[in-house]
Amino acid sequence: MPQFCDVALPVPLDQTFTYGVNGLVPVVGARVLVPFSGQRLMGVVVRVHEDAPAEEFEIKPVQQVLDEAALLPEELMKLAAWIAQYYVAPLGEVLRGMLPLAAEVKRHFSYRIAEAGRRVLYEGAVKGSSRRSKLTVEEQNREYSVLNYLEGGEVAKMSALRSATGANKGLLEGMVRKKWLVREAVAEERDARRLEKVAVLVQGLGSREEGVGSSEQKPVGGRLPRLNENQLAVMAELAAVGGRMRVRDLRLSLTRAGVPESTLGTLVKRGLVGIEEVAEEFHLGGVGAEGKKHAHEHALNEAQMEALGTIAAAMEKGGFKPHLLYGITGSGKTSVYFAAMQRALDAGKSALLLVPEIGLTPAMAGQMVAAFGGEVALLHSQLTPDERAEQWHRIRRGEARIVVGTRSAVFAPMVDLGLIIVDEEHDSSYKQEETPRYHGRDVAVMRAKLNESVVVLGSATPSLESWANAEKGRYALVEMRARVADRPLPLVELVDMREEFRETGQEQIFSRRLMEETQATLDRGEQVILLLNRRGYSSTVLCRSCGEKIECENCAVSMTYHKPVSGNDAIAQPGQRLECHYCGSRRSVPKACPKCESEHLYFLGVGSQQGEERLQELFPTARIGRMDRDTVRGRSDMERLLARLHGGEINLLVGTQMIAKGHDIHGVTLVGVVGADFQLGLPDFRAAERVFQLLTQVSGRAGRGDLIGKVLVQTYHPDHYAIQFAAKHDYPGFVAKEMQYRRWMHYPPYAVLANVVIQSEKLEEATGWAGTLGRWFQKARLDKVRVLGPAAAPIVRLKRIYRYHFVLKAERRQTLGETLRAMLAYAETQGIARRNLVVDVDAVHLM
Ligand SMILES: Nc1ncnc2c1ncn2[C@@H]1O[C@H](COP(=O)(O)OP(=O)(O)OP(=O)(O)O)[C@@H](O)[C@H]1O
Ligand SMILES: [Zn+2]
Repeated sequence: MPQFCDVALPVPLDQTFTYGVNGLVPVVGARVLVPFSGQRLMGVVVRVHEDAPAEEFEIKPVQQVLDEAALLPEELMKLAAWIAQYYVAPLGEVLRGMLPLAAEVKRHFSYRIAEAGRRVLYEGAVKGSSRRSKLTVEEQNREYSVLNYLEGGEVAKMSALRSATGANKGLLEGMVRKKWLVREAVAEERDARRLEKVAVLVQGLGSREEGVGSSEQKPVGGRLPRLNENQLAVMAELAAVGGRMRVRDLRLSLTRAGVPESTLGTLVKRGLVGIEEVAEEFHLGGVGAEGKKHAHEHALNEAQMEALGTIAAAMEKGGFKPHLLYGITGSGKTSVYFAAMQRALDAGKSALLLVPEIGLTPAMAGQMVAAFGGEVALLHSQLTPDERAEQWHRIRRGEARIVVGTRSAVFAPMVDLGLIIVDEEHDSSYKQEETPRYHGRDVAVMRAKLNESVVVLGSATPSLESWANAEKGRYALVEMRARVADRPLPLVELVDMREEFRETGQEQIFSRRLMEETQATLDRGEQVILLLNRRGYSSTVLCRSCGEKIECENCAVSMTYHKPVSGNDAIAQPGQRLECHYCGSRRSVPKACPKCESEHLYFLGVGSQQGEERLQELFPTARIGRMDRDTVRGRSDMERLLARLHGGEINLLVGTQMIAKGHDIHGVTLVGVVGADFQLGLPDFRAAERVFQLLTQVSGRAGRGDLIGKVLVQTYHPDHYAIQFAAKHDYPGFVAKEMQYRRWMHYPPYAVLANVVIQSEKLEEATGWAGTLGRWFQKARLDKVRVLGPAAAPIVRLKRIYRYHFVLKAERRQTLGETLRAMLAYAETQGIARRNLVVDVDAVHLM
């Protein structure tokens, strides 16, 4: 009988840990609770064996086995091992991300009285005391309270039991051993349509949304009573998003701003804020777009049929087969996804669809639910741990055979997986920016490989990595080069902002050309979308006297100015703030420069909030909406905004890159792009690719209905190839040029790359360690790996942590992996803790 098991624990150490099985003998893939440096941790068993560890380690026993059978199927265990190897990440941390079941361990211990317990209770009541017990009188009394509490026979959660009786866990476990109690793991069945609480500003405060302030409890006189600073902050927060916000989101942002939780309660008591309960759900049928057909209701056109044919043939044939579906914007990729997923279901298999962010494209999930009904499970970041666990089990039991989810849904425990689709495969949100730093798209491909199934990566602007794989023949290329129903792509016109300045003599946000076209489009009763890819009012506050920028206390970045919500004098102060878009910290707007005390502060860089304000002045009759992180906090905000767009209630939408994401609004005929090219100046080898993608995607929002669209791109770099090719809708032209640059510079896809960040709260530590590793890299004389650095990271201080980095480039992945591991081993000998080293393989952002 095996004596030991190796357990992967969620700690930043690249190893597993051996425990004694203590007669419990868990299976590989089961969760166990084990002692680890004074704590109790949940881990996953990766090996069961009889090899006693060589050295004189004290082998501790497993405390508890949580699963009888393997919770993770072998396929996912293999995938985890691959991720740990490929991304140089601790296996335990990979597995933790795969198993969204932490909630179960903490919450789901419940107790029920057993027959023996009932007897004891009865005897105790008759005789007054129990026989032979090692327990103190007090403890015995506690036991009786527990039995009393449970006497009715219902199951009680441990937490409830403890607070009602004062019993601790040890006492309860003792009672289980005596068979007085039964411990159960109860998963509560929940209504899939959960109610969620929404905070509503009661008084009509002149906010942009209608329907606010309809409640009965208006404070008298219509003037706000005196409120303290915290209360004002809550009111401002609510007003800033149009007067309604999910309580969950509100709490989050208040905590970030340092406002105590009780403040909201006080405002509710005073009748200034109301709480409503609304059903949280996707509006089935794609956000109020009445009369519009669902993607699965169209008869596929020729190009779609051909694409489906290729994918379906691969599914029929069986085996691993990756595809790159390059279909231009509006070519109808969604309908192909549906049809292919239907084929998978028909063949008795399940299908997984990954999307960048469900909240930003609710129509996609809504349409999936409309098409596949109860077969669908949705996995996304807004689920609570309990809900996530519940969905996980539904999928694992084979009840949900269609799964739609964001990045981590790639680990969904699908039964008989037949097809994985990665929509918008180029989207950078597929890369996880914390350990394990995996790329959801690449993991999807690997998973399909392990499963011998079909995978489809879809995009109008495929990543260079995927394109290179298609060129090499590793992925089958499936193309859809025309829009559905012979709709033309929009005409793109560049507006040279340098010339605009020469001619008008002043720096304007919107060019004359853009204003003219916007007016004409609105006059024709059509809709306009304007991309202004920064949120807030001004992105920088600069002192004109000393040149100092106001930076975040925690991060080496300028703070963004957010203006108070207009028409709302009473709460003007808290709404006005400087905010760090990296760590979320806020401060009031200083009257004078913090450094030289000059009062000449200058607000630079136009954000979407300012854009909206200017548009309101320029087009006073336009019905303007704004879409950015400040107005869209959750899915319901997005749905509401999209519904107003579809319904024509909004005819001019300004927003950040959120507006470029897959929306299908037929009335939009003009798209304006303002300042999207500032990114070209960033120190990032993917800058051109990003600008090209953004321009192409946002242009793709124009002319999706019956009328042809037009795009105006304001730029200071009209000759840059990313802009030129985007204007011509020439993706192949762009990639050809960009590939050359990547080849010359030894960047992906012509090399594999890793970013290594050395981080510490102490500057001397960060620089010292960077030097230590730099010397090691030099001495190691790696001839197959190029090492750039050490250098200060582009953002040298982030959330109070100093950051230095190296960029490693290698021709072969194996060489890169070996070098990284050797570096980690050396770092350990130098006393550099693993948590101070971030290893980011295939880094997407080098910031
Ligand atoms: N065969 C068809 N005939 C007519 N309309 C179709 C057909 N297939 C899809 N459509 C419609 O065409 C529009 C665009 O489709 P879809 O949103 O799938 O495009 P897409 O390829 O995903 O574009 P993007 O990359 O811009 O998101 C939708 O309104 C869809 O309902
Ligand atoms: Zn910050």
